[in-house]
Amino acid sequence: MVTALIVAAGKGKRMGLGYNKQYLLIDGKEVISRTIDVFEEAEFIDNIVVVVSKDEIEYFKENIVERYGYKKIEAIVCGGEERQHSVYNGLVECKRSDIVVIHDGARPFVKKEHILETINMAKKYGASALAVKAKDTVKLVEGDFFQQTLDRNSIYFIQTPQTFQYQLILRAHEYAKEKGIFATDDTSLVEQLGKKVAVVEGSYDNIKITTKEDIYLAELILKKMKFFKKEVAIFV
Ligand SMILES: Nc1ccn([C@@H]2O[C@H](COP(=O)(O)OP(=O)(O)OP(=O)(O)O)[C@@H](O)[C@H]2O)c(=O)n1
Ligand SMILES: C[C@](O)(CO)[C@H](O)COP(=O)(O)O
Repeated sequence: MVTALIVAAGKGKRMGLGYNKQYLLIDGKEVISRTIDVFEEAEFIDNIVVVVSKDEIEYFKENIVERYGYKKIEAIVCGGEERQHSVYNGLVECKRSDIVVIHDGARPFVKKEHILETINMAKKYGASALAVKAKDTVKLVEGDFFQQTLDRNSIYFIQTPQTFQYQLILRAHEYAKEKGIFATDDTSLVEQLGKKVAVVEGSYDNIKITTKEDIYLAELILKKMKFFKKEVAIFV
């Protein structure tokens, strides 16, 4: 069984809207709905678990799940203080899953074919994640000065989904909990167990909507996606 675990229980502080950026409308539809749509429509995703803030559960049920009629959402789970806690709370609801696809609710433009590639690589290697190559030169900074230039060819920006065999990612989170390890993504926890994570080349369109600048970028990406969809429809 393949479960999509979508985390949407953050506060969106950097976006500064005064409400959770998951409910921001991009061309008239909420960010979180656009994200769920991709997994709802993916035939290789069996069910969906969504993690939302405790005080948003009723709103989410009424205005997202019931309004859009999602059929695959099997559980709505309370988030935690940090993203890591939210993921763990969601994992506890995925006990029947063989593969868990952990994805940020704030990344609505993930491509279906890329999700499937992470699933195939996780089946083979235990863990995989989407990432894109650095396009600029990357440097380490200390204080007010650049300290070291890194080899750009070995620098990737990791995204989500981050996809795992269920027992591996559960073990990684439990180990982190036991040792007090904190990480901003899930592959870091698996690496703490000495496991390697397979790289799956993603798309630069798979942005995480984080600050206000990303709203304009999101509108452009959506426009581009609609254009190419229409173009394909004309030729089909
Ligand atoms: N305690 C948290 C923190 C984050 N997330 C989710 O993890 C994803 C990536 O996190 P981020 O972009 O940092 O979202 P926020 O934490 O909401 O943003 P900020 O740090 O600006 O408050 C988002 O979909 C967010 O909702 C979560 O489920 N639980
Ligand atoms: C998981 C993630 O999206 C991978 O790039 C990123 O680490 C989330 O970080 P955030 O600070 O929770 O946005």
